[in-house]
Amino acid sequence: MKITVLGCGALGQIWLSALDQQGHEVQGWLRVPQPYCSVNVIDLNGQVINKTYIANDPLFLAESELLLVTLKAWQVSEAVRNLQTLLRPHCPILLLHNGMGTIDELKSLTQPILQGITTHAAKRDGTVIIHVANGVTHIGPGTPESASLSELADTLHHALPDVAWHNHMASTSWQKLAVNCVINPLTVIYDCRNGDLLPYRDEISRLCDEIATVMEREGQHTSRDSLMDYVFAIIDSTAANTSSMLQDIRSQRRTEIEYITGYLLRRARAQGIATPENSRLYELVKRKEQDYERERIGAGLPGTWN
Ligand SMILES: NC(=O)C1=CN([C@@H]2O[C@H](COP(=O)(O)OP(=O)(O)OC[C@H]3O[C@@H](n4cnc5c(N)ncnc54)[C@H](OP(=O)(O)O)[C@@H]3O)[C@@H](O)[C@H]2O)C=CC1
Ligand SMILES: CC(C)(CO)C(=O)C(=O)O
Repeated sequence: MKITVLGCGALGQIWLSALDQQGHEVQGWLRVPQPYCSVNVIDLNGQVINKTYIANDPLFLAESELLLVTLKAWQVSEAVRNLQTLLRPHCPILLLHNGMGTIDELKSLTQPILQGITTHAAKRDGTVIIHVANGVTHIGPGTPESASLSELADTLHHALPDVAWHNHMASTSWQKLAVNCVINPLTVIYDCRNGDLLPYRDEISRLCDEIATVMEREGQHTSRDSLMDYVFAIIDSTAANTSSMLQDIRSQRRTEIEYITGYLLRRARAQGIATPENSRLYELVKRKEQDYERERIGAGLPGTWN
């Protein structure tokens, strides 16, 4: 298959090299256009992969049979919209990111959109991307036109297993959102690894109570207790992780809070549900972001996202 990977960061590089090794024709798409992109990955076996792929070639893009989007949630809609007219009208677009809400922003697109979430873990270390942990990538239709594209899961599974197809992604997406609403902001507030959240059981219970209420109203069958079991299982299995939100805060980058807790709060507001605990965490994370943004501008540096 001919595949363009939009966003050549941690996940993007893992996918570029995996798809290439499986015999697919790939290109990367960079924010600042360049003719080539470098992939430097240390895979799960400790093998070093150094490769160069073509990048930002509009002809390749026009012939692509898949646009795989591995951007942060807040980067997605503008970047995809910019490429929309260069893509074939039926080229599937697979959005692979944490958080929810990007599909709503891309409703006007003619191309079929798929959504995906992953439990693979990859991190940047200087100029190298380390594939830290194997995982499962769950994909499914984001728009009705993509409901028939389940064979994509097989293609992707052969490149970077496991990939699972879901006819209905809502349940998987909401479960993941719930986990991110709890673990990500709490690790920022307490400046700790995921595993260090164990003592905050009461706070986690209050968060899960609100999240379960919103999820129930959104048609998801769940409860505070089942969400808590799931959150604590993830805290346990990712105990040594620094959450992606804490990594962003420590590097003074924009976080994905608007698409994680922000999405939950928007749905809660639409349903008339009060979410004081989640709102408090949202405000605390936003304040941290704004503080360092103000510092940057005060120091005469350009803002990172305004
Ligand atoms: N890494 C991981 O282990 C996991 C990540 N995720 C999720 O996957 C998503 C991607 O994460 P990750 O790969 O870590 O993120 P990265 O920040 O490593 O990758 C994003 C890349 O996209 C580039 N980019 C930004 N804007 C554009 C644009 N307009 N056009 C082209 N490229 C652009 C960035 O470049 P630049 O820096 O130059 O702007 C960066 O290289 C996130 O939602 C994350 O939460 C989920 C599970 C695991
Ligand atoms: C599941 C979790 C919390 C793992 O660290 C994650 O998805 C993240 O850090 O964004």
